[in-house]
Amino acid sequence: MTNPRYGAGDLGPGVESPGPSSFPLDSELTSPPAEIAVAAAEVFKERLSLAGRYAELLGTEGVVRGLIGPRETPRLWERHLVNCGVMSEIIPFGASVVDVGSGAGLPGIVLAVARPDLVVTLVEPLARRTVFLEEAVSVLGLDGNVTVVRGRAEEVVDSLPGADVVTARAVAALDKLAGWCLPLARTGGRLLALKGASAAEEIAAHGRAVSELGGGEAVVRLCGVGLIEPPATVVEIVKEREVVPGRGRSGGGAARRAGEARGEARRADGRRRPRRG
Ligand SMILES: C[S@@+](CC[C@H](N)C(=O)[O-])C[C@H]1O[C@@H](n2cnc3c(N)ncnc32)[C@H](O)[C@@H]1O
Repeated sequence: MTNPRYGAGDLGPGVESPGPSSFPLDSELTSPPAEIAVAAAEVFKERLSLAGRYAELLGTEGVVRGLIGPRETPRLWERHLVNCGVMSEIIPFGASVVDVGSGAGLPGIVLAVARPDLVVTLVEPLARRTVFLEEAVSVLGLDGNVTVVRGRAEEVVDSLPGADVVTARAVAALDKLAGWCLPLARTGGRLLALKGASAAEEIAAHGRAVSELGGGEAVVRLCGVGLIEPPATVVEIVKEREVVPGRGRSGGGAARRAGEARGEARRADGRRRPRRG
C-alpha cells in the first residue's frame, strides 16, 4: 500500500503518516482498475496511494458496516472515487468545503484526499456513519484538514462559518437540498450538487424554489470531460443573498419550509448542538 515513490508509511506530500489501524487490508482495491487508471492518476496525482487506502476502507470496513453495498466493490474507483474526485476541477484553491450528508465520505473525503489545500467539514447525522468517518479521517492522516460534525445540515447552520463551497451527492432533490445547503454557504459561495441524468429536469422543476432560497440560476457543469465517460454532472448554484427563513421574495414557500425545518430541528430533542468529531 506504500507508494513506491515515498518511504514506508509516507503517503506523499501533505499526508501525515496515519496511525495504527484496525481496518483490514484488501490489496486488490488499492489500485484503480486499468480502465480508470489514467483518470485516477490525473485526479489524485501524488496522493493516488492515499486514495487507494480509502478505496480499501470503503470496500472492506465500509461494506461490513453497511455503508457501501457489496455490489459497489468492483466499481468503487470508477463510480465513487473518480466520479467524486473530478469535482475538484471546479473548486478553487484553498476553499472551505462543507460536505452535506457525507455518508461514508462521498464526496468529502475524496476531495480532501485529492486536494490537501481544501479545508473540509463533513456533516452527517447518523452516528454509525460519523464513527466510520472519524476513523477514516484518522487512518488516512487527514485530521489536519478534515472535521467531522454530527448533525443535520439545518441543525448545524448556526455553528459553522459560511463556506466557500457546499457539496452534496445523493442526499435530496434540488429544492430540499438548496434549503439545507445554501444557508451553509457564504454569500457568493456555491452549492455543488453531484447529480446524475436528472440534473436538467431538477433545475427545471426547482429553479423557482432555489431562487426563493437566495440562489442564483442553477447551471450544469460537466466535470472530468475527456477523462471519464460520461463526465460527472454537477449542478452549481451561487448563493446570491442571505434569506431570512420565512421571508423569501415571492411569499417564500421554499424559504418558509426551510425555516420551519430549521425550527423543528432546534426544538426536536436537544440534538441542536452539532457534535464535533
Ligand atoms: C444516500 S446517502 C448518500 C451518502 C453520500 N453522500 C454518498 O454519495 O454516498 C444520504 C446521506 O444524507 C444524510 N442526510 C439525510 N438528510 C440529511 C440532512 N438534513 N443533513 C445532513 N445529512 C443528511 C443521510 O444520513 C445519508 O448519510
